[in-house]
Amino acid sequence: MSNKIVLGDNQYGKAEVRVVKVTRDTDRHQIEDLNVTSQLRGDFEAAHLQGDNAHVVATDTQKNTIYAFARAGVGSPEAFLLRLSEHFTSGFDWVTGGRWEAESYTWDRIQSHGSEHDHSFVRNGQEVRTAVVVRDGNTTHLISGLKDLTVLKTTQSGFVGYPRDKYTTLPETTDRILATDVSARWRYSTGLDHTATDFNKSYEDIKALLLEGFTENYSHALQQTLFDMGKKVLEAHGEVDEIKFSMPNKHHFLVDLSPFGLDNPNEVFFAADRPYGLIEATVQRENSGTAPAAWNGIAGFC
Ligand SMILES: O=c1[nH]c(=O)c2[nH]c(=O)[nH]c2[nH]1
Repeated sequence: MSNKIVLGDNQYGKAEVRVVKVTRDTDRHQIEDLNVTSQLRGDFEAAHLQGDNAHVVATDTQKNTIYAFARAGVGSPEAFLLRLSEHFTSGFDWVTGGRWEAESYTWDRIQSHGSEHDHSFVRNGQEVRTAVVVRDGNTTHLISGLKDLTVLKTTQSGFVGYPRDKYTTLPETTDRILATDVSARWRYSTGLDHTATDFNKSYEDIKALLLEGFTENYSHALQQTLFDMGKKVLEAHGEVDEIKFSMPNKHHFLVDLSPFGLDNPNEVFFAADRPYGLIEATVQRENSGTAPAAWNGIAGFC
């Protein structure tokens, strides 16, 4: 064993740059609202070992670059992150890669007097859209996603046939509420040319497929529904190699109303917030690579 202490993996940058871009070339304004993180990887040894900052593109500069790039429009979180990754890796020799991440928040136009307002918006609380670009030399990985997409179905879900031991008390049911907050991340095939990709359309399409996948079949378990959802996305989108899910099983327990002389035919539930089942899985194409480097740093998925 050597006693020499050396620098291992490292990256740095500005985290959570909140940027709101208003496009106001007509009276009908548009709004793009993002939370962007930029992290550079490359040769930063001198900074860590000798205090020599000659290679350290300041995190403040990274933040300013995000704002400056937003001036020309965001377009989509994915396209914006790809532009940032290209800028930093082509602009500084020693920056060989990095990780750029965004959350984006949707604003809907306020309906006012029966029509959509030109410049007043209401935050759409449905879900948060996510994107990650990981670049290593000439390899660029792109992962899109969403989180906090809360869905529930009031029937067509059950849970039976599981093993019973001395600790098992859960009654079997063929009719229960199924509810979850969908977190999903899908990885585009590495090496695709994305110059013509309409990421906003792709996002809306994949979100719709996820929602359809949740509704379509009788659910024997959240695990099966998860797989149904992922399969639909991969079948319809050949450019997506794999999709990962993390979904809490938000239990709804039937309340015993018999002390009050009432029946309860699956109508009144106690919505428990914890503990919750936590169901996680990857749905992927058989024999396709899984690109672990792309997923590094994305917490909460398996
Ligand atoms: O859909 C479910 N999957 C499980 O793994 C599980 N376990 C449990 O207690 N209830 C459920 N429901």
